[in-house]
Amino acid sequence: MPTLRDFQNEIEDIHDRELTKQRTQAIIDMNKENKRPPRPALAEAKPEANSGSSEPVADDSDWAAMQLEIQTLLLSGAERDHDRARDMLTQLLTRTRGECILWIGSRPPKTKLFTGEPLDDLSGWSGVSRTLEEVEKLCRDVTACVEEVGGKVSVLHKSETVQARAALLLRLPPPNVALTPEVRVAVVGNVDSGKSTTLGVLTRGGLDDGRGRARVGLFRHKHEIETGRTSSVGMEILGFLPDGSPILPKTANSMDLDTIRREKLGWEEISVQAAKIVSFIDLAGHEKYLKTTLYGLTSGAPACVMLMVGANAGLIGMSKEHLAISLALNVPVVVCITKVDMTPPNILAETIKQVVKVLKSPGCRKTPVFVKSTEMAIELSQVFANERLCPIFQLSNVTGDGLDFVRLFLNLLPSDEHDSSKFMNDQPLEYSVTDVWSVPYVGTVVNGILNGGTVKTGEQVLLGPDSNGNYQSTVIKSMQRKRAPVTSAEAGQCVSFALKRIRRQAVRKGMVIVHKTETPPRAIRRFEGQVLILYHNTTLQKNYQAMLHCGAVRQTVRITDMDHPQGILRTGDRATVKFEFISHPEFVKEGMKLLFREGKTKGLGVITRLLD
Ligand SMILES: Nc1nc2c(ncn2[C@@H]2O[C@H](COP(=O)(O)OP(=O)(O)OP(=O)(O)O)[C@@H](O)[C@H]2O)c(=O)[nH]1
Repeated sequence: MPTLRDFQNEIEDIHDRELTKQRTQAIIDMNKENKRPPRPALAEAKPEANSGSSEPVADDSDWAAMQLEIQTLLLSGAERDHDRARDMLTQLLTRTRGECILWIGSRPPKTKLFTGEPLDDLSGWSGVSRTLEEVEKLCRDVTACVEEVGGKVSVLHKSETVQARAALLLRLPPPNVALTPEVRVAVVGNVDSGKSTTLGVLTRGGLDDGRGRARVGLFRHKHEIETGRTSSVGMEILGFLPDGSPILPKTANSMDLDTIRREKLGWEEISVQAAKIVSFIDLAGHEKYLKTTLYGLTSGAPACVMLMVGANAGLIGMSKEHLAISLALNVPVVVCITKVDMTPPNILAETIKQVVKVLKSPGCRKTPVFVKSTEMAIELSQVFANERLCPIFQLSNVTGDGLDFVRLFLNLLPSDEHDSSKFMNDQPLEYSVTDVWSVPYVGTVVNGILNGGTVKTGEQVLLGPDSNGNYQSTVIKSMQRKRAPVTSAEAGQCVSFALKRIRRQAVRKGMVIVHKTETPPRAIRRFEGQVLILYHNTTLQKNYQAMLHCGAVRQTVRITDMDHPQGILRTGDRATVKFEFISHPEFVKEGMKLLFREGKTKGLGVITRLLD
């Protein structure tokens, strides 16, 4: 029987095929109009970073060689070589959009590092072995070179044991807020697993008292403060400076509740200083709010999911459901075991055993890696998503144990905004609305994600489809990114728009904004999808209704037909199914991933054909 993994691979194939088809079409259209596809953002944004170097930018295979050459040049000590090394470092930074990790000396094999094997024998080490003096000289010289071009260097890790080696974080401050890299992290887990508390501690500094002090100020509703239970999708941001340090309020260590509430750092303040922003989507743990949590997971396009597990409670209740959904959506998962301070060692050991067992089970097929050193946190942050590794952090929000590794890991997580398999810069504008408000003196404001294309303030756009499948014309009056004003945005970014002459009631989550064209996009009521039933306790037939999540679209659908011989679907069955939106047509496309749910029933799939 084909596994979930095989089905996910199939979905990815369909998704990639559709993307390639759409991209080819966009290039053909651009050629027809004699337009060139847009250049990558950094090349436009940082001309100064590229100046002084006439070398073409190296491709991935040259990466390690380039790092080694920089070191050789710097060790030679000649002034000409220093200039050349600086130019190469600038190239490295340009290629990596202003942020990269430079390894000095030889590196232990990842397999040994991740399995915690002793590193004392040198078999399997890569790179060139250096003396401690050489490592120190290189750290100084690289810092000098990067500072000459306006960047900052921070020493992430330095070790003299076995082999002298160091890892440096090289970062250029972004030229403006519109280009600050952002990493979206969805935080899930059971009620009371410590989601809001961990976010409070990470973003506000200071520690928790074990009675909910750190989560003060994170709640959005009165009933949340009273019950201590998150019910909505909360957003928090953590900014990192070019030197790698987190941006925290001055009162980070205050013990006074009122001061913590009052002295919260504004998002705008964080975004203008930050060289990197990690935005957390704080999702509710209670079963009652699963629909909201699912919406946050599908519409927020997170780069990874942080699954919180209370060490005292283990993987219970909704946490298993959250893990299953994250895996089904193919989002990389990081596990944080909280409350290690208050958990007796035998219970902690049981929780660890259970987490490892679940992660290794055939349904997950992940390799758990316990993060126990800075070197592991650095290496994992770069590779965990592609290698089916699941980093596990053990932390306490009360004593602060393990939090440094989490911060370091988050600081280094690569942004997926420029991942062309997810977002398409070379495509026409496609922005999906995930939130809508009415702001006094501003009007209707929407928040959402640019799935494709670029957009500027003042541009004429279409918003829709409405309940009749029509699109209405509007203008983007102003734009904000993490509450800081910007004038343009590109694919992969999460931004908010103030819309001209649009009533709040006319906007629905899941609508899209596209550039004005003669023929507006189609509004779809019926479509066909390939699905896999992940769970159903009996059988699923024609006319079955469930809540469908597809990007920012969330609506009840009805199954109108299926190609299964018996006309019924059971757990583990795969079929081509025809769906119909119950209340109004939506903007959906071939290749989009879908998830439907009703009670415990869950199905996963991909849209293969639009039927209207
Ligand atoms: N001792 C100890 N207590 C903690 C730790 N982390 C969180 N807590 C406490 O656990 C309780 C629940 O934490 P929350 O952050 O509200 O849990 P949650 O997962 O956000 O819960 P929901 O919002 O309902 O989904 C609070 O009283 C915290 O003070 C920890 O590391 N150690």
